[in-house]
Amino acid sequence: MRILCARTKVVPVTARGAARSAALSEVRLPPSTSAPGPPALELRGITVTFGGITALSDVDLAVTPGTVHGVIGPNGAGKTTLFNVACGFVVPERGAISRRGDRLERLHPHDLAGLGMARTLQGLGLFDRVTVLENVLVGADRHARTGFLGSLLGLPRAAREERELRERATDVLDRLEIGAYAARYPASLPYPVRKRVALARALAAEPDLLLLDEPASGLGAADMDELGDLVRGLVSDRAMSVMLVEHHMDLVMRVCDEITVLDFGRRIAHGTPDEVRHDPAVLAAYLGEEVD
Ligand SMILES: Nc1ncnc2c1ncn2[C@@H]1O[C@H](COP(=O)(O)OP(=O)(O)OP(=O)(O)O)[C@@H](O)[C@H]1O
Repeated sequence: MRILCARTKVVPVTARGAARSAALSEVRLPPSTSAPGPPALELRGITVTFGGITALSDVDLAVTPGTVHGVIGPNGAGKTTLFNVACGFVVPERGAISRRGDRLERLHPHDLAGLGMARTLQGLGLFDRVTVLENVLVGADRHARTGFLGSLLGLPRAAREERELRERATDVLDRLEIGAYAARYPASLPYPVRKRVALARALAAEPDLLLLDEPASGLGAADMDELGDLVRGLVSDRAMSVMLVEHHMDLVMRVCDEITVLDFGRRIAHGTPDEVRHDPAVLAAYLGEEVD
């Protein structure tokens, strides 16, 4: 877990200082600056049913700012449903969603960008008839303020914004080492590159909370390792928070600071990778499967 550095003033201890200690003990200290603050995303008491099936039952999850929070569980445990609640695709019957301490009464998928959130989905959702760069521009354009009419009329601000968006999209592609594919069409590219394009599109919106659904699916071991480094880099270099739903246990154990484990729609464990790995309830849920 990333600990923010507290700017603590160090006061040397002297005899006089010791004599003052009683009085000082009554002085209220400001709250520690090392506290991570309210969760980047908090899901509390989330319950979802589909017909007669309870997909989630009273599930809690809090993404600590500047950390990667993994969600794992056997097939049918409720991971995708929880992810869809976090994205606003599924409205829970009961429970509360908060972002940085602010309760969101109703979360719609189109609210995500405005809330500083972005997601990638299992299906990549790329537009095949436009280039990689244009796909990424779709993610970047939440910052554009001129609007459709301004672009249509060719207003100078629209041209400037367009240029800035292209620069940002190109920058993200370069950062993910896929700049060489900017002018290509997604369908012509290998799957791991398309996965990066989908990630680039999410990052182009400059979110501080990234929701990733099965980012490693379909990737080989080398690509998965690179993905792990990339996710850790986002958190450590850019102070981003990540919620990661993933089947690949080795990736989850390597990149996550905290893990929530679901089984049959319930949260059966939560903790660090080491805690979760040795949790008897988790071992029982994964009976017959490798946990690490
Ligand atoms: N739209 C739906 N309609 C009916 N039942 C659903 C729907 N979506 C999910 N379910 C059911 O809810 C439960 C949780 O499903 P969910 O897809 O969230 O689990 P999961 O952990 O993501 O599973 P997997 O690892 O297999 O993708 C399952 O019993 C599933 O059959």
